[in-house]
Amino acid sequence: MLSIKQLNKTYANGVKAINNVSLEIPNGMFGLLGPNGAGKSSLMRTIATLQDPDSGSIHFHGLDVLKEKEALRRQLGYLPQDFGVYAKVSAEKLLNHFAVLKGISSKGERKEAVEALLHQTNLWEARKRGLGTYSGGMRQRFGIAQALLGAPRLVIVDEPTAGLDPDERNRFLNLLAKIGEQVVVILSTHIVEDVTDLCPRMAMIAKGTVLLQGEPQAAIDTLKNRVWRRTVSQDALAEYQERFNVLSTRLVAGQPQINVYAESQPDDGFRSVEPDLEDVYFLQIRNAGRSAPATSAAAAAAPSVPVTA
Ligand SMILES: Nc1ncnc2c1ncn2[C@@H]1O[C@H](COP(=O)(O)OP(=O)(O)OP(=O)(O)O)[C@@H](O)[C@H]1O
Repeated sequence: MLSIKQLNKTYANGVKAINNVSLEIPNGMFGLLGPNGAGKSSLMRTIATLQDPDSGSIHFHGLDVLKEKEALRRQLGYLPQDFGVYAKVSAEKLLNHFAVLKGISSKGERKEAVEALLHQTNLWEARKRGLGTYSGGMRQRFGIAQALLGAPRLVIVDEPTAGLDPDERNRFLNLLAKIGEQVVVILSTHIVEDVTDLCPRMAMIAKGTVLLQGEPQAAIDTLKNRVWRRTVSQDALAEYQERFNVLSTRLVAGQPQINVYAESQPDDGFRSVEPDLEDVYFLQIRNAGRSAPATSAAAAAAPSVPVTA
């Protein structure tokens, strides 16, 4: 459906933000997961035809995106990372204005589309309020409403859940999930749960490079019986980090709990745990970091997870 081949982009300051990226993205939700600075926004902007790559190709349903930008834009809904609104204008008015810009010229058609989207995004009651009075979650729902104007076949949402409280995040993800299976939805995020909760397919990206792409569950399965957990004291944490391939550390009731990647039980204090996408993500990011000098023997010994098809 959306086919990206050997895409490259180096900015004038020498940063290679997109490094030979190839992705095959079918209909449905596709998660693009990576840390800050991974190149997600650069890739999203390039797909949205807002900037040109140095080389490579993008095709959408047979359309050559880089050559036929206008044609792609007519099928595109885009919610950028920083979505500014006019604080004093109401959601209803601004959405109507966006509908004009999208080319919905009939007044009746516009009214129908705007009302349907305000209902769909649960903003109907608040439609007369100035957007400056909206919460972060409401603003993001407004953002998705404008992205859905004109029934796009390709929807791109860039880090939409950052900063939302759990309720608003759920509401937003439910909304995305309902958009339908007949369109391509690319969700760019650094929040692993967004992808776990929502995406049947995904890619992980760091330093502009695709580390892994495929089905989340297939990637998780590669870590079966290889993730171990134990609680350690604050004093011992540094030593564990030195000795073992620590994927993640989280505090549980004030004590560090570590997840470690190992072929067999690292020591008696560890118990085996079911791996999840976060373990996959941390292992991938860690391995990607090893292109820089490794910080410990354990890190240097970390094997890479096979890339799923
Ligand atoms: N216009 C630009 N000029 C120069 N460097 C840029 C430009 N835009 C992004 N970069 C750099 O390119 C790299 C990738 O940035 P990008 O914003 O695409 O990543 P990201 O994964 O979206 O990260 P974030 O979540 O922090 O926005 C970063 O090192 C960033 O500093």
